[in-house]
Amino acid sequence: MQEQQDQQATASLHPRSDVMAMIQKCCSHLDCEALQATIPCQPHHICVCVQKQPLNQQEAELNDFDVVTVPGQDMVMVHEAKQKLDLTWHTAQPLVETIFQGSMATCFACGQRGSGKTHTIRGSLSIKNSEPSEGFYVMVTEDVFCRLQDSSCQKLELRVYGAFFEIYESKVFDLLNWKKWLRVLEDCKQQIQVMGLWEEEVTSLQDVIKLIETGSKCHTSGKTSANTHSSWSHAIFQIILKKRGHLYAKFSLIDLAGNEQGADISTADRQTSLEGAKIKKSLLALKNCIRALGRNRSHTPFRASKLTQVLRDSFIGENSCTCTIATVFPGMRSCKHTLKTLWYANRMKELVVNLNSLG
Ligand SMILES: Nc1ncnc2c1ncn2[C@@H]1O[C@H](COP(=O)(O)OP(=O)(O)OP(=O)(O)O)[C@@H](O)[C@H]1O
Repeated sequence: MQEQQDQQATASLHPRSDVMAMIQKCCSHLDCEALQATIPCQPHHICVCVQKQPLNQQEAELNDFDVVTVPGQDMVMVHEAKQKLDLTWHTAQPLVETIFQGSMATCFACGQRGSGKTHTIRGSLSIKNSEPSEGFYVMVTEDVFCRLQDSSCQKLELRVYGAFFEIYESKVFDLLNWKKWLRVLEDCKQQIQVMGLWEEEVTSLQDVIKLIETGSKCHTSGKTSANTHSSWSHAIFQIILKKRGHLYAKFSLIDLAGNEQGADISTADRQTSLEGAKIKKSLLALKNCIRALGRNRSHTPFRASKLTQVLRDSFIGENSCTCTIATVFPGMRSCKHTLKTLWYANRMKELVVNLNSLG
């Protein structure tokens, strides 16, 4: 007992006391059996042993500490400290708050094809699965319904709707209505209208999950010449708040098309190159609109692509907020595209730094 207290006191003074405390906690749950020279060894053709020495003086002077535990004769544990990054929770949550103040919130996942955009935004949800791994769809929806319980929100008498559509080859298709092709028009008040977009009222997380499952199936159906349709289109899920039938606020969650599409012109056929060029154009337009929003510019170049056109209301209004999640592969083969994704994300981030420096 005294020894444990001494260890805890030493750990609290140590620069990596957090890691030491985790190791101690882990070891306290282990069923350790003291090693004894008398325990007989099993005879084997090949025998490999591990020898662990105590921390030496030099290691102790460098404030190092013991990360190797031997719980028993046949096991060696090495406790490696890793940084856990939970970007999803911390990045999406503040945006939810803004929609209850009547603002538009938009969250994008961008990156190379297969780098985890859908995994991040959608997670692995299933209504049969009682604990779906949480992507943004689930987290944002949970937060919205939780916030709606507050008395301040109840007074607003808001109703929640879901819409799900994709943009493929500069055309809008309704994912909740059999991929119906929808026209995008600008009315006399310069409001952009996606004509006939299906908006379904939802009252629970399960309702939203059902919508997303329906829309996702529709999104991944259909193929282009070389790639699945979904990789080449932007998927947009919207949680819409309405007050007495009128739009109050919107949260758009966007799974962008892969940003490397059509990059290798030498191997792409004409159709692939054209599709790739359209995606490139829309991603460029998106970056320019977000930068204009961050700089409070009066002019936002939203007409430059269908993507930015349908998201026009996300780029106007003082309190509009956007959040971009860049997804990357760790492998060397993807280095070029990883750098491209990070450069793209950084170009958006730069404007925040500039604004702060203007103070
Ligand atoms: N962080 C992660 N942990 C575990 N698996 C992951 C992770 N990110 C991605 N994956 C897996 O990698 C595969 C590709 O991911 P995903 O479909 O999300 O990529 P994507 O960027 O949306 O691709 P596309 O551009 O083709 O739509 C999936 O099987 C997914 O489950």
